[in-house]
Amino acid sequence: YATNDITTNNQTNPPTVSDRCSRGESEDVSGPTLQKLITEIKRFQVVIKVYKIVPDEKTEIKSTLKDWSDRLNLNLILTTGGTGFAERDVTPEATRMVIEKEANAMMVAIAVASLKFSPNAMLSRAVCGIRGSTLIINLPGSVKASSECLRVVLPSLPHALSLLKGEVKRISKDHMELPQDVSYSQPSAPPPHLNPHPQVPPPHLNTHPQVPPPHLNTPSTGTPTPLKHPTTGTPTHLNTHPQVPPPHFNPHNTGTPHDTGTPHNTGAPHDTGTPHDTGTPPTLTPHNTGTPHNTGTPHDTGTPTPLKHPTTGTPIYKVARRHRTSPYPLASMDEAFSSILRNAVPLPIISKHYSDAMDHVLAEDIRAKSPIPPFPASIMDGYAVIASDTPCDLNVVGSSVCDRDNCNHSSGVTVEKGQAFRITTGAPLPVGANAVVPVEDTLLLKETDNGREELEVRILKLVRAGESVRPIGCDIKTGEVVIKSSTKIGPSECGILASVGATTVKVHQKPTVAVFSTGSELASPETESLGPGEIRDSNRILLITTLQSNNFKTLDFGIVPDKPGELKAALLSACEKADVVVTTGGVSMGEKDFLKEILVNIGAKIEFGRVFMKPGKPSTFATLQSGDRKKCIFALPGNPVSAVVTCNLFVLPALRKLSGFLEPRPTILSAKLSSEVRLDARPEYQRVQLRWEPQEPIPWAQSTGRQVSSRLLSMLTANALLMLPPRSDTCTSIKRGEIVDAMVIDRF
Ligand SMILES: Nc1nc2c(c(=O)[nH]1)N[C@H]1C(S)=C(S)[C@@H](COP(=O)(O)OP(=O)(O)OC[C@H]3O[C@@H](n4cnc5c(N)ncnc54)[C@H](O)[C@@H]3O)O[C@H]1N2
Ligand code: MOO
Ligand SMILES: [Mg+2]
Repeated sequence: YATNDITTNNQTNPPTVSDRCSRGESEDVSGPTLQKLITEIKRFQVVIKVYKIVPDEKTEIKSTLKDWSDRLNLNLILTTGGTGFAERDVTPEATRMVIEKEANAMMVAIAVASLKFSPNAMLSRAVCGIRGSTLIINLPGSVKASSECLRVVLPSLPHALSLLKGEVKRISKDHMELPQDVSYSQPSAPPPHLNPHPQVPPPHLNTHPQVPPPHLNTPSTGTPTPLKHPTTGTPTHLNTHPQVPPPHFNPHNTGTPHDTGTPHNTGAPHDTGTPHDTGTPPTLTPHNTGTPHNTGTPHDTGTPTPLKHPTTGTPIYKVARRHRTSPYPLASMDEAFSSILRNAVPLPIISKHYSDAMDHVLAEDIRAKSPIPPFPASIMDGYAVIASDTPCDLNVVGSSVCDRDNCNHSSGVTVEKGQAFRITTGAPLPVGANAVVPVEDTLLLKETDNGREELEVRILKLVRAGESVRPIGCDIKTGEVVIKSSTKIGPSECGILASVGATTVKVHQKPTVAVFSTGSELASPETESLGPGEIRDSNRILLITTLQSNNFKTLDFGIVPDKPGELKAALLSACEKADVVVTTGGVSMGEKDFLKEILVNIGAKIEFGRVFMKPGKPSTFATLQSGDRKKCIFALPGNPVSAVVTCNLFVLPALRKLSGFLEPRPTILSAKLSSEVRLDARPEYQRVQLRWEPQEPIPWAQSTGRQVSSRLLSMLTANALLMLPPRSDTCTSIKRGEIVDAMVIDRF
């Protein structure tokens, strides 16, 4: 008997409650069947958020129901199993302990309908009730009975759940919501990245097309802003620190290979000692029903114990018993992004020479130790005079030029009434003078015979005291904070550091990123003719160059085949050598998709294993505690576009956060659609080129063509990702000329 919970988003999650299933002695079939059934309802969108097998223990069932209602704020929890007369059947009791209101009529409806199928329906003690805004429905344990019972209540669910979600949630439902972000403190507001009114242009802020436009964080006043995060006011798909301005592109990209001393390895195995088998295994393997397939067994991999599916505990080589529903909840973009930023903690502070500190984030305030200018300096080439003399004829008695070896400023000569000093721009004002007259406002009256010196000049203009003079400290005062801590060091900052003599500065260390491609089908890009089933590895160079062009150091870990032992060794080695590990491939539902299991096996914590987005649904983010450091591991999907899009969406912000950026989010701006786009069921990131027409403040977003995640050509010329909301009953496309959010991924 399985007690199996499902919830819906309409979020649905099924904890299957069963002793035998929870011990792995029998397989839960009812849970997955119910999930399939409920997600097939046409009238409303269901997202399975959580699924769990729970033993027949009252306390455990109770705490799961409480947690899922209170913390995850699910809309519906279905349980299957534990509703009968057997001694261990306690699901109804546990349910009664958590519900605040009974849903008697639902129980009656289920009982009446089930009795038509079997008199044994009398033996069900199932309970339906409400806790907070969560509906909990007990279903029997058998696949057949639980499916029949669920079918009875299905027609009432859309209305029931919308009532429980309340009026505002009803509005968001109309626009097909994301899985509810559990972190919202005001869950009733519209989900963060959806524009519930795509036909109404959101406010745009860019009035200077030639300048990268400002972030939507600073909405124009008085305009409705439907894209904002309900609690933080942050617009769009990504929601973090809205109070700080967004980062701009790093100017430090030299386009050259990274400076770690590790040569860029575009095809050959990396130098970590992990052998790479880039030879192609056959893609079509005849079934071997006697022994396990050789990709997952301990025999060929050196792995001491066979890797197991995280929730069922089934060894991964038992392909037939793999998950048929992903055990990983579908995180919303907001949840995924928050999780990344929560886990990416700025790296330790180090000292760097200022000439080496470009693109680092300062970890101290920089103060000026002395003033700039350090002396009263002329602003013009002309004559240092006493202002009260002018206009007049003056004797030229000396000169002050910008030359430390020939500086009359401290020569002891003083300018007196009737006298002037020749002076150049920036040179120290001689003692006695208090203004400068530009040479253009003078006439020469007398010179030496050889013409080398001026003896007398006529000052044609009246000047005031202080005119054309920079007093001491007028640019920078002694003790002034010239660069604040947390500033990213760019060329101007380097210049200021140099001018105040701050040649050693405290900065956050920058993360090093290890990158490898996984896949036994992958061949080096150098391969002239591909073997059967082989393809060239495009993802590795794609990711490495994306990271490098954002000024992050990379370590190339090569191609690793879909062999658990090799994948594990590569992951461990990469985690040891780098702060962040980025892999591609092997994260979906295929029989060679081992990455998630291996991450669990090496002790990493999977923070999320799927995201409600397109492309990039199987994107996985894990953390591994390594000494006092937490390593971030991004196991990105294998489809090349999915890999690079998720690198921009997830990896780069994480790297910026690790580097100490106060604002690690990407830059988002408004753009006008050049042609109509059809919306997908998932929030989608379509590749576009933004271009500004003369006199038009908002750029046009031109699609790069067919948007499938295998077609890397869709990334060509793309400088932004359109952030499209998911399809809803009322909105299936966005028309040409309408305004949508676009995330900048390249310079214009
Ligand atoms: N039953 C399901 N199948 C798939 C699902 C799903 O939810 N259920 N998700 C699909 C989505 S969405 C994506 S994205 C892909 C992700 O797959 P994996 O991350 O497991 O990646 P692979 O299976 O290893 O490869 C997918 C695809 O990409 C090619 N690839 C992989 N690495 C590279 C590389 N370095 N260079 C070039 N091309 C690469 C690989 O050959 C495959 O064609 O899963 C869907 N399936
Ligand atoms: O999400 Mo996958 O990345 O659609 O191709
Ligand atoms: Mg796969």
